Amino acid sequence: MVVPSTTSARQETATMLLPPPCPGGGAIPTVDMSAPRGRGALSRQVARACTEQGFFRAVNHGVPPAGPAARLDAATSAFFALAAHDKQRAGPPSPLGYGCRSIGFNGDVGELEYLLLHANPAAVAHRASSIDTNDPSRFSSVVNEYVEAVKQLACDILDLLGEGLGLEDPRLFSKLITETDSDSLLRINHYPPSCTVHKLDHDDQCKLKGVARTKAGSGGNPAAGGRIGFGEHSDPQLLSLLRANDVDGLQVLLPDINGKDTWIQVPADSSAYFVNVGDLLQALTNGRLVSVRHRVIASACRPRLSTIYFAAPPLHARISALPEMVTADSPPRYRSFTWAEYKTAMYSLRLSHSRLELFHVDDDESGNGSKGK
Ligand SMILES: C=C1C[C@]23C[C@@]1(O)CC[C@H]2[C@@]12CC[C@H](O)[C@@](C)(C(=O)O1)[C@H]2[C@@H]3C(=O)O
Ligand SMILES: O=C(O)CCC(=O)C(=O)O
Ligand SMILES: [Fe+2]
Repeated sequence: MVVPSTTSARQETATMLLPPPCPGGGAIPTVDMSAPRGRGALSRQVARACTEQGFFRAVNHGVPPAGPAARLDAATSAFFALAAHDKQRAGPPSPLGYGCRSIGFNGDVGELEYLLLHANPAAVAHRASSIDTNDPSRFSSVVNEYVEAVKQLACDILDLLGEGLGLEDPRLFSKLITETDSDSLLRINHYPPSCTVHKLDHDDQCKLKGVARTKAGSGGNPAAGGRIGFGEHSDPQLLSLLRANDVDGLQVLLPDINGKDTWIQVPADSSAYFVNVGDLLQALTNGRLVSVRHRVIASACRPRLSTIYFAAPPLHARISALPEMVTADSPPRYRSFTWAEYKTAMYSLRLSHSRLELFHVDDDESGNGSKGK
């Protein structure tokens, strides 16, 4: 799994502090997956990053940039370059398929278009016929090849996490995503450039007039005046692996040195994977890991292309705090639920909703009111 590093010298440090992009900005850990200090140190580093930030940058991860990743980027870029009516054949999103601006079913919008695919080969083959009408089987094989590579990386990371947390069965997390009926997704987001001339093209492409902007003057926030590409949210699944081109835009909400939550800009790194803890890992670890809130501000003059693999269990998988995460001082925080139940709740809610709170044992009766709506 280890390939020669194509990254810059600064990435070779095990943990790196990014220059603060805004006053009080925090730190994004970088994890060198080639384990220069051995597997034990690597597993502790992964567990620490997932516990403290719920987010890290994985470098030397073993997914070669020139292979499946480059082929997927070429295939999806070709799709996004099609005329609007050709792309609409793969939409509207159900939630799977092609979507433009509209996210989910509850009124969320962003300055993007996307493809959302179920990551299993049969589902990919079914969708491919409306995405690449000339050569659907080529599109399917490009997606499947990428999914295999990124799924292997997700399993490696989940196993390291299981080891770093000292789980009785360190492979428990990865087993959830290798089940044949796992519900993992692949999402490809395309954010058009924000320069006026391109922006007009995009309005025409989407045939929609809604505009998503942040309010100006939002307290020195780096989003001030920027366009919301993808609004604030946590990912609902176990773990998300994001790879993007060299265009900035991703931001994560992390505590600064005074403990105050601050939006941190994540500098683009097309050779890295950005790894997010999702809601299900937060629930399984009884809140020891925290699903990180993140968003995309799309204000670059070049298009941003990002591909995210959402590692999920099968629909019937039951999610309850692992016994080793429950102690007298730390009783179960969330009631047990299946992934299917969680998905039903999530699709009835807005993107920014703190949906795991609905399953909080103390909130069982009342829900979480208007929190996050
Ligand atoms: C508004 C929504 C879109 C979303 C489903 C939801 O109701 C709330 C969660 C959203 C999210 C965020 C992460 C992923 O991009 C996604 C595919 C997911 O699993 O949850 C999206 C959903 C979506 O776009 O369908
Ligand atoms: O497109 C990106 O860079 C991130 C999008 C995202 O967070 C998501 O699709 O869940
Ligand atoms: Fe996300």
